[in-house]
Amino acid sequence: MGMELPQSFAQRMKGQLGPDYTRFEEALQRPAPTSIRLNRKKLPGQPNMPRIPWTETGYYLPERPQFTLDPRLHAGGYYVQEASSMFLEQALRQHADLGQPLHVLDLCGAPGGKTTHIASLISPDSLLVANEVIRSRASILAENVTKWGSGNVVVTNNDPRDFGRLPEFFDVMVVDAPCSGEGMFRKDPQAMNEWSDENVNLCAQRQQRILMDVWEALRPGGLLIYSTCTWNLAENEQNIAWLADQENAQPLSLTLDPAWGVEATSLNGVSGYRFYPHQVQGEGFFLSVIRKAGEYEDPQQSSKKKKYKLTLAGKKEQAMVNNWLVEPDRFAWVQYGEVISAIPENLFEEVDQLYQNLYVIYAGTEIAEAKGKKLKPLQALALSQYINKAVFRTEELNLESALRYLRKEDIGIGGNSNNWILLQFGGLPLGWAKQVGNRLNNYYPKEWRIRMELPQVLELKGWGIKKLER
Ligand SMILES: C[S@@+](CC[C@H](N)C(=O)[O-])C[C@H]1O[C@@H](n2cnc3c(N)ncnc32)[C@H](O)[C@@H]1O
Repeated sequence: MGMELPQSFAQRMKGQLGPDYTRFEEALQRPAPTSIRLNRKKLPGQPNMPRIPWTETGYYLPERPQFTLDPRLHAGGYYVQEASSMFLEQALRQHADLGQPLHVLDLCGAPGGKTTHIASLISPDSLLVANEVIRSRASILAENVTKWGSGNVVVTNNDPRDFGRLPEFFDVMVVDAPCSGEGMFRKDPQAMNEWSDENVNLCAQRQQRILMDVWEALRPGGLLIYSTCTWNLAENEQNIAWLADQENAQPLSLTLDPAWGVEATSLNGVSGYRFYPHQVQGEGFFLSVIRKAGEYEDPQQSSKKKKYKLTLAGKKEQAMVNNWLVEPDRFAWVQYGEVISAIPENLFEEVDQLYQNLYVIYAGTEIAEAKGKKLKPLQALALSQYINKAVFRTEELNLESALRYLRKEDIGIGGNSNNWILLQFGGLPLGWAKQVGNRLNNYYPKEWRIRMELPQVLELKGWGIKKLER
């Protein structure tokens, strides 16, 4: 039996879609497609899967595998993401100068689908601030950012209004707002149970507040990309038309390939892009782009000597970890307590400013813990796109050993040394182990470990890895 849609939602959608409504309702009864977005820095090959047409790195899978049992996911090789939301790429490619060093804010970031996507599109000397207001969700965001391994992302845990402390700081802002979730009904029945006309209005008001709270932090001429996973007008083009009118912002439109099936809408000159399940292979989604009025002028540099919150690591410590990343000269090596991190050198001032004004929970790449003369390599280094593998002993694991390692079990790999070992699966680093005599200590982060039991038959579907029996 199919799902029973809330009556007033069905009524409104009939009005919105006209004769297409029947096809829409039928599509909602079908299973949602499964899709992933590849991390090209980690998995550069061409997979044999149909590509999602509005993004260069997204693919449809023929069925939903047990993702938890794929070490490549834990290694940050790809991200499981609904296809429509990858349309964000078009807004960035068509309206942002991606070759330039940009300051980008992803305001409602967790769990990190759009954050990791943006990180793959901007240049390495750009800065991405990935924020999430709910603490527990901010930790998941930091985990996914660490796995992606870009090194130029700062994860913050702030209320949108805190960004008022950074006037005109960002060139681009993505607000993927919390919404009534109409587009998620078929994937998440809970979204349908919580839906009501009243909740739509509350969401619309909250979205307006969020937009006003962060608007100050966008520089004149900067881009605001707004998205939701809902279809009603109140939470979508009405909000953006209201903002554009109030702030005299310029609405922008996107060029679409008609074959994509994306529906372009317009309200008071504001363009919106809607994704319906009967027209695209994806979930419900809406996106709109506006440009803040005015010309940007570089702020005058103050002649006063600056006081920094970040401290550089000592020369000795820097010398010890310097060759752990490729292109070490691109980074500033900072130390907080025992942890040494690498931050892109050109972003040092900006990252310091973020530390002064926001609650930063992760920045750059955590490289090592320094205890006296001893150095312990950290998980983020293993997953960094810039790790210099040549200076570490690496061991390739089979599927079963990789999954046991990710469960934080003891695994044997033979040999007898006293060294850090970088464990890999399919050439992708998973994390560290240390061999002490013939014992192997598993350093995989406890909070990240796989909790599910391993099934009798382990199998990796699709893209070229064979079935393995154990
Ligand atoms: C649609 S989800 C973001 C999904 C994410 N951008 C992605 O692509 O993976 C919206 C996020 O907004 C957060 N949120 C909830 N209330 C908020 C508020 N008042 N201000 C800002 N963010 C809020 C939620 O915790 C949630 O993580």
